[in-house]
Amino acid sequence: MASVAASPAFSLLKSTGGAIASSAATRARASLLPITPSPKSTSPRPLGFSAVLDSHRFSLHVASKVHSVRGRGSRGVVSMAKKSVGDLTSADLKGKKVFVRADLNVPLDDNQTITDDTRIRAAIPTIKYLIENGAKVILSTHLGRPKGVTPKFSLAPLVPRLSELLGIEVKKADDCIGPEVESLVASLPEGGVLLLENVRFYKEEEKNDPEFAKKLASLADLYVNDAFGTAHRAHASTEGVTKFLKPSVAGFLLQKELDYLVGAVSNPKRPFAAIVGGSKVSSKIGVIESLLEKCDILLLGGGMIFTFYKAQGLSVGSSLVEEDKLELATSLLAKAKAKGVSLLLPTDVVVADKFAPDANSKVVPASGIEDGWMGLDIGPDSIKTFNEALDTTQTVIWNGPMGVFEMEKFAAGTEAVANKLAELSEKGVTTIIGGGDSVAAVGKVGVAGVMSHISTGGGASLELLEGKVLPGVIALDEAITVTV
Ligand SMILES: Nc1ncnc2c1ncn2[C@@H]1O[C@H](COP(=O)(O)OP(=O)(O)O)[C@@H](O)[C@H]1O
Ligand SMILES: O=C(OP(=O)(O)O)[C@H](O)COP(=O)(O)O
Repeated sequence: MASVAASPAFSLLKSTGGAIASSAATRARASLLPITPSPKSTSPRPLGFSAVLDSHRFSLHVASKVHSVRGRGSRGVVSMAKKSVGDLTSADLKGKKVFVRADLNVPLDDNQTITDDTRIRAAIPTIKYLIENGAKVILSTHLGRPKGVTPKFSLAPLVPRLSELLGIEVKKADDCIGPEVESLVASLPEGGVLLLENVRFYKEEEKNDPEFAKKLASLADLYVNDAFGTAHRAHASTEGVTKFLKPSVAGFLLQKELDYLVGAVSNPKRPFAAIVGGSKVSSKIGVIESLLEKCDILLLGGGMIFTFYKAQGLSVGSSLVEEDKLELATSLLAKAKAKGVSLLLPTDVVVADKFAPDANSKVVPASGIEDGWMGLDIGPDSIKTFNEALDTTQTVIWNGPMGVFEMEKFAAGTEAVANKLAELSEKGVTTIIGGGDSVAAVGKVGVAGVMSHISTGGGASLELLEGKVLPGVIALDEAITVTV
């Protein structure tokens, strides 16, 4: 294992810039997302000022350019917390029309059957809380990337599953604004749910058109954003509506995502390891740079490692390499060393003679990749060393597969990481799966249920891990601002 530095780091938190790496494709997601919304106090409270002070329910965390350094003591910063739906009591909610923006962008097959309902299940706690407190829920989401009204992107296939999970009959509107929607809202009973049609059927949604946002907002009395997967988009239903609806608060899912992806990562139980994989270093620069500020151990896998190998003078055959990122790779290695982060690159790899499931393959040391061969997975020695490093940790975050896990021959490294994290999670280690293909891998291995947190947002989680501000979060009402 090429250990750039052996001693753990204890770095200050600070914001990082970095490239955007938003994987836009809707991916298959793990089928067993653990949903554990924080239990809510039912005692009446003034809105807002509760969250930071009474617990860590929603204590820290907006992905702002500055994060809290609570407990780290070296730098005074501002900690912003957002109001949570849990701060709203039945006195606030009973009979009120609540516009809930969820991310129900689930994959559908050719028969319009939902193939993974993770995002629907993830939205349930917030909706249930609202209906149990007598609110009238106006539920909004996008599905896919339609250009105008497109029947195959209608939300009709979502209604039966939503109804089943909520235990009530969910009504659906054929539009998301206009007189017909208004009359359906008017007839909505307390505890009822009306699903608006795909909000992206209007181009004004993605343009964050203020008039369109105003029309959406006019349907309701207050706003809950629970659409973590879309929180990195400044759209009318995620950002624009907050200008017209007060209060505008975070739902339980959004809160949980922030608690883990910002809270647990910014203030981790140590040692804290980050595992970063995926195809290209260019898509993960921001994440690597940001995590280097926070973690003690950084494990790298996936296609990106070959750029690091080449930067160190190794032959990489026909492996994926980004020639224009060689200097960057060198500087990331130097940065890890300077910060005392133990950066581990795989010492052996599985190479193939073509990019195909039936390719010939063999295991070679990192220094032994011949011309005509490409590295498609990490090798068994690397798995062993990664496992030993992970055994020392208390917090682990994982983003990106270790190899081409979609092909069975090159899935062992990714599956080994998934299994190791499951084992650690069961021993009490905090395990966070940061969205995207790693979520699909965890689902494939069947260990999603034991992880501490599995993000429902690919692009959103990456942006958050890079330290970027999510427009859908920043627009929400603040609970309190603390200068430490
Ligand atoms: N050695 C490799 N060579 C080529 N592609 C790889 C390699 N290792 C992993 N990949 C591919 O990387 C893709 C995931 O990359 P990326 O989108 O960056 O990760 P994520 O979706 O987790 O953010 C997967 O489709 C996987 O097949
Ligand atoms: O699936 C989504 O993002 P993801 O694929 O990055 O997880 C979200 O629903 C956002 O969709 P978008 O990338 O079309 O804005």
